[in-house]
Parts: sequence; C-alpha cells; structure tokens
Amino acid sequence: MNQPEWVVAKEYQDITYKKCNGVARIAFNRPNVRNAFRPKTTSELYDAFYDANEDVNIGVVLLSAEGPSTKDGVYSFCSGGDQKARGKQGYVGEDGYHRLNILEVQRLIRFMPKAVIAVVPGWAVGGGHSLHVVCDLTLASKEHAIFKQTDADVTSFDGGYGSAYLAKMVGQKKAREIFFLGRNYSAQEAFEMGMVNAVIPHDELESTAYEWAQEILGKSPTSIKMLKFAMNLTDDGMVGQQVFAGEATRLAYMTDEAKEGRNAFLEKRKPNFDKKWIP
Ligand SMILES: CC(C)(COP(=O)(O)OP(=O)(O)OC[C@H]1O[C@@H](n2cnc3c(N)ncnc32)[C@H](O)[C@@H]1OP(=O)(O)O)[C@@H](O)C(=O)NCCC(=O)NCCSC(=O)c1cc(O)c2ccccc2c1O
Repeated sequence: MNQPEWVVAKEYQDITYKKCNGVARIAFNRPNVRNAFRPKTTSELYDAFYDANEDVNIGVVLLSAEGPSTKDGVYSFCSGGDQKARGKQGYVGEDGYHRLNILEVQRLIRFMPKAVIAVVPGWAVGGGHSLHVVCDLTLASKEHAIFKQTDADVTSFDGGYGSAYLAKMVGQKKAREIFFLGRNYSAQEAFEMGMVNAVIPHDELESTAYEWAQEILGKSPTSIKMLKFAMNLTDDGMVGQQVFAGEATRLAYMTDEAKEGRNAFLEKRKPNFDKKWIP
C-alpha cells in the first residue's frame, strides 16, 4: 500500500492533526512528558475530534502520539493527566478554572459515528490508558507499548469507561488487578487479555493503522455506524439507546412513509400511508 500523504488539518500546540484519504490522525505532541495531557491538550483534542466528526469525508480517526522523547528516546502514547497542572478540583487551565474535560473527549470518541483506532507506540498510562480503552480498536507497538494504570497511585479514578468498560473487555478479575496493582503490561500481554487488537512491529505501527483504516473505509458507512452504536448500546444505558435510536430515526426519515407524513402535515391533510405492515 502507498504511504499516506498526510496534510496538516490544523496547527495546535499540544497535538498534531492531519488528514489523508478519509483518515484523520490526531496525535499527542508532548513526548518529553510522556504525552501527559493538560487542559490545553484536552481542549485541542476536543476541537480536532469535533472537526473529524463533522467532516463527511472522514470515516476513521487514528488517535496516536508523536515521539520519542528528545530527552531520553522513550516512546509514549499518553501518561494521563499532567500532574503539574493538577489543582484542588481538577486540572487548572490558562483561565484558572479546574477541569476534568478529558471525559468530554472520551464521550466524543465513544459517540462519534466513525471508527476510532488507538495507535499506541509506547506508554499508555492512567487517563492515557482509559483513552485507549474507549477507542473502538487498539494497535500496539510490539517493542515499546506498555499498558499501566496508575490512577490508584495518584488518588484518581476513572470510574466510567476506563474501569467499568475495561472490565467488560478483559473480565472483572483482570480489570481489578490492572487498577489495584498498577503493574506494567506488554503489548503481547494486553493482546492476550483482549484489550489490544494486534501487536505490530514498531516500525510498521503507523502504516498498519492506516491500512486498517483503509479496510474499514471500504465498508458501508451506515453499517459501521450502526454496528458501533449497537455494540455501545447495552453499556451506555438510555444515552446509548438515544444515540442508536437517533440513527434509526434518520433511516426512517428516508422512507416514502416519512415523506408522506411530512407532506401531509405541510399540506394540511390526513396522511395516506401505504398500509404495508411488513413482518
Ligand atoms: C508514564 C510513566 C510510567 C513513565 O515512566 P518513566 O520512568 O519512563 O518516565 P518518567 O517518570 O521519568 O517521566 C519522564 C518525564 O515525564 C514527566 N511525566 C510523565 N508523566 C507525567 C504526568 N502524567 N504528568 C506530568 N508529568 C509527567 C515526568 O515528570 C518526567 O519529567 P522530567 O522533567 O522529570 O523529565 C511515569 O512517568 C508515570 O507514572 N507518570 C504518571 C502517570 C500518572 O499518574 N498519570 C495520571 C493518572 S490520573 C489521570 O490521568 C486522570 C486524568 C483525568 O483528567 C481524569 C478525569 C476524570 C477521572 C479520572 C481522570 C484520571 O484518572
């Protein structure tokens, strides 16, 4: 497959954002602090994900990371919330307010009607671990990816997708081990647990992620969207039902029946539905 010719979609400070042939690539870009996120990072992430969500030419988003660190050559995906930016109630932004807005980024990833692939070149830790969990798929560097949950070391806890959804993925006992002991797991161990889709030689990680994205782009967009929302539904309660049902409503709007309902209202007459109660 040809190498992607990425085009910069927007310039940011803490992340990079590029697009190529239906794929958006959003990458952490603070490798010297293991790609920890601060409020600026999360608001930039939200902005880029929102753009990818709105762009009808984009079908797959890669969440990746730049690196390695220029200080010590270590690769990272994301080490979670920047502990230097952490204040009394959350992470302190330039405006002085304390925020937890990585959860808004998680929800955007979860509810966007497109596949999101976590591309993990190195450390995936704390809130960075939770981000890979909430992505639809995870590809990990064979040599450098390390998965670790430090939430319980720093008095933090992602009680939503980061833990409860992880437990659905790897099983209750394993999820509790990951959080309660905070050990390091290799890409291969994470794959065997069921939280990584494939272990890829480091040099091929980005190109493989792009190839997976192109394979997904060959499928029916409506099917991918409905399958993602169907698989989310049971874990997302009424919001999951709302998201799935919204798309069912969109499909219903496309029928002759829906056109007749709308036209009858606008023409101030009774609707004349084609009475076919298809079993
Ligand atoms: C990731 C590590 C295991 C890597 O260890 P290593 O030995 O390779 O590297 P160093 O520790 O020497 O780090 C190099 C360099 O980076 C800085 N750094 C690393 N991580 C962070 C960080 N998270 N914040 C700030 N800075 C970081 C480190 O200080 C070094 O800087 P120098 O200047 O000294 O060179 C290891 O680094 C590590 O354990 N990191 C911390 C991981 C962590 O505890 N993350 C936070 C978890 S909590 C969280 O992420 C979180 C955020 C939220 O917003 C939430 C919201 C709502 C619910 C839950 C949330 C949540 O859980």
